[in-house]
Formats: sequence, structure tokens, C-alpha cells
Amino acid sequence: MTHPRSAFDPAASSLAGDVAPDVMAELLSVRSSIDNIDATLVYLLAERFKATQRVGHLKAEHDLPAGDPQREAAQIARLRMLAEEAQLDPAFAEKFLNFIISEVIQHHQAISESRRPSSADGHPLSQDTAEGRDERA
Ligand SMILES: O=C(O)C(=O)C[C@]1(C(=O)O)C=C[C@@H](O)C=C1
Repeated sequence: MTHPRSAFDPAASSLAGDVAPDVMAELLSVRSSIDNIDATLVYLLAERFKATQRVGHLKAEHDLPAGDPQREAAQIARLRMLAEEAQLDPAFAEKFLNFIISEVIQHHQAISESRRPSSADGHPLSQDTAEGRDERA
């Protein structure tokens, strides 16, 4: 593996020379929680993208549009409410969801493009399985 997990140095810091040892110890302790949270975020996002990939295939298979504005409006309203409850800035929650959704929509469009017989790669059917599903998407 090019980037083994052990390559991560939890003590990496540009502050090392400027901070008293007890302050550094506290900083490292809080950072260890931040590292756990960030790892969880990566796993959660990976699961979300696995789910949206399934939606992307379903939509492409049934010629449905990539975006669903009414669904998005409902999701945003709900997440803003949850954010307020959790003392998270609702504007940030909305921006974050929009950021993820716009990436999802690009993935949906790529899935749909890759299934199109007239796709620009010039090998319209070579990537399709017998069922017409692109296994790479
Ligand atoms: O639920 C869908 O229809 C999706 O495509 C997923 C999703 C999302 O990421 O939550 C993405 C795009 C749509 O506009 C709405 C929601």
C-alpha cells in the first residue's frame, strides 16, 4: 500500500516550538477526538455515496432526471431544523448538504452518460453488460 494507515502522525503540528507542553498535551487530546470524528465522517460519506450510486443507477435505468428539487427542499428544511436543535449553524448545514448533493448529481449524470449508446467515448456498447448496465459506474 502506498499510504499505510500508520503514516498518519497524530502529533504533526506547525505549533510544536511555540506551545507550552501542557497546552500541547491538551491540544493533542482534543485533536484525537477530531481525528475520530473525521474518520467517522469519511465512513459516513462513503456509505451515503454508495446509497446515492444505487439511486443513480435506478434513475438512469428508468430515464429519470438526476436532480429532484422538491426532495432537496424537504431535505434542506429538515437538516436546518436538526442543525438548530444541535447548535450547528443551519446555513452551514444547508451549504454542506448542497455541496454533497451537487457532487451526487454529477455522479448521476456520469452514470447516465455512460449508459447512453451515443456516449462520446466512441465505444457505445463495449462497457455494457448483457443487461445493459455499466459495471464501471
Ligand atoms: O434521492 C434522490 O433522488 C437522489 O438523487 C439523492 C439526492 C441526495 O444526495 O440526497 C441527490 C440528488 C437529488 O436532487 C436529491 C437527493
